Amino acid sequence: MRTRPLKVALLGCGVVGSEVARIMTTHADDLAARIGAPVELAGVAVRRPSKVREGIDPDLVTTDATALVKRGDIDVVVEVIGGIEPARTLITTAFEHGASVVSANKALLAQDGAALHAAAEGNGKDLYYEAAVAGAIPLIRPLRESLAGDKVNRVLGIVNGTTNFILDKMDSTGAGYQEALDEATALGYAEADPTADVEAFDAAAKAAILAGIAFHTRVRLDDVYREGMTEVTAADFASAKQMGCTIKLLAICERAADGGSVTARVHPAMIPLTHPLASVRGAYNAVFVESDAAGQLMFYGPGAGGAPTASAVLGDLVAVCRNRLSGATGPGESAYAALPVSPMGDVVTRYHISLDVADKPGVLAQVATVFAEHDVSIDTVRQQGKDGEASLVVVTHRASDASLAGTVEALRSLDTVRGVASIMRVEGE
Ligand SMILES: NC(=O)c1ccc[n+]([C@@H]2O[C@H](COP(=O)([O-])OP(=O)(O)OC[C@H]3O[C@@H](n4cnc5c(N)ncnc54)[C@H](O)[C@@H]3O)[C@@H](O)[C@H]2O)c1
Ligand SMILES: N[C@@H](CCO)C(=O)O
Ligand code: NA
Repeated sequence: MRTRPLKVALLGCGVVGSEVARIMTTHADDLAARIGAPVELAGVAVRRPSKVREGIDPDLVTTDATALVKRGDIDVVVEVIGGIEPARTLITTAFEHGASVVSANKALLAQDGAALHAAAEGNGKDLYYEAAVAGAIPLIRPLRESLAGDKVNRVLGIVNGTTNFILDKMDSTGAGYQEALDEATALGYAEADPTADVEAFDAAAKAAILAGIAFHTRVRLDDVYREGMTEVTAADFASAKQMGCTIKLLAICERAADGGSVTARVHPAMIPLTHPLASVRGAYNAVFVESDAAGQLMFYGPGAGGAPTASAVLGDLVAVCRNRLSGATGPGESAYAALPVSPMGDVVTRYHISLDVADKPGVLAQVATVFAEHDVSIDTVRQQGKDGEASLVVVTHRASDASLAGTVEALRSLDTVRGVASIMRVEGE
């Protein structure tokens, strides 16, 4: 074993960073044996230096992250600050000064992944980010390496722990949205600004990263259709139950049937209680990958939290350190397929639409006609009367999102339709 240690700079010492530091210390001997050289925490960049950080030598702590990444003797920079800046500049500066980088920053990778990969490759360094998608679950590496000889057609799953925790609580205990979000935040699952979780920016960033790797195509955050989960109500859960379903926030990345384009989307969806994703509880994540030769694979595990996320960071750290010792780098960006990303209107799926209508003769026929005119075929209709008004729940067969949007617009203009209470896609059947 080499005796000279590999030097690691830790940027950020919050929920994830503090666990990375802890595991580096407690597992130091095993890590050294697995890598073939000791790894040494050479500096920890923080925002609040006065905070007591158990197990971290105060002499290592600095508020000058830029000086730390410019030192020149750092082998690996671990970026767990989050956000776009200063993380982006610190990562590119790290590459320029000879370090490889491990990051958990999905927001940054979804926005600037191509430029960061180019900076890594231009400097002959590694950029690893297993922790950025689905926390502890090995997903990036299986897609990038294990499935490199296969053709992935679909990636579908739950990739945000906070929103799964909230939806699960709302469904199973009837907890209110805010109460459940506060608990997820206290447990260290939520982003610094939890809007990123509940409005699905976080899941969209993960979908962009997954689609990019799965389809060997650049997919950015802006290419991903996004709907958050703040509008999901107890009534939606009740309606889902009547259909034998529950509601999950799903990320779905698909290759078109003709193979010529891809789509990526995140939104709440009803899924049957019999589907394996329906039983994913709390902050757990689960992702199905479908490919030509392998068929269907399922990845399941803790999707958020300090220690689980640190597990993925440490796995990357070991891989990058091994590469440093052997003078190699791991696989870089693979975007050769350059497939176009189609708009949401091209997506074909089923829909659950809840309408408030006048309870009088002919309304059902009127509503059915609007669906037929837009080429959206109805599977089931359920009607409940209430004081001269009625609630009509329509479930469709598969139709394009564009046709469904046209149907809803036309329904809204009917005098007998008082309102469209909710529209939810139905997946996993
Ligand atoms: N918490 C999770 O479950 C989880 C899971 C997967 C990925 N991530 C990602 O990991 C990253 C970190 O998340 P976290 O939950 O640990 O967040 P956090 O807010 O707990 O920690 C970030 C830390 O960085 C510090 N910081 C901010 N600016 C800094 C600067 N300029 N220099 C030094 N330190 C600075 C903050 O003070 C804070 O302590 C984010 O990119 C997040 O998306 C988090
Ligand atoms: N806020 C994220 C952290 C893990 O990426 C989540 O809840 O999934
Ligand atoms: Na992961």
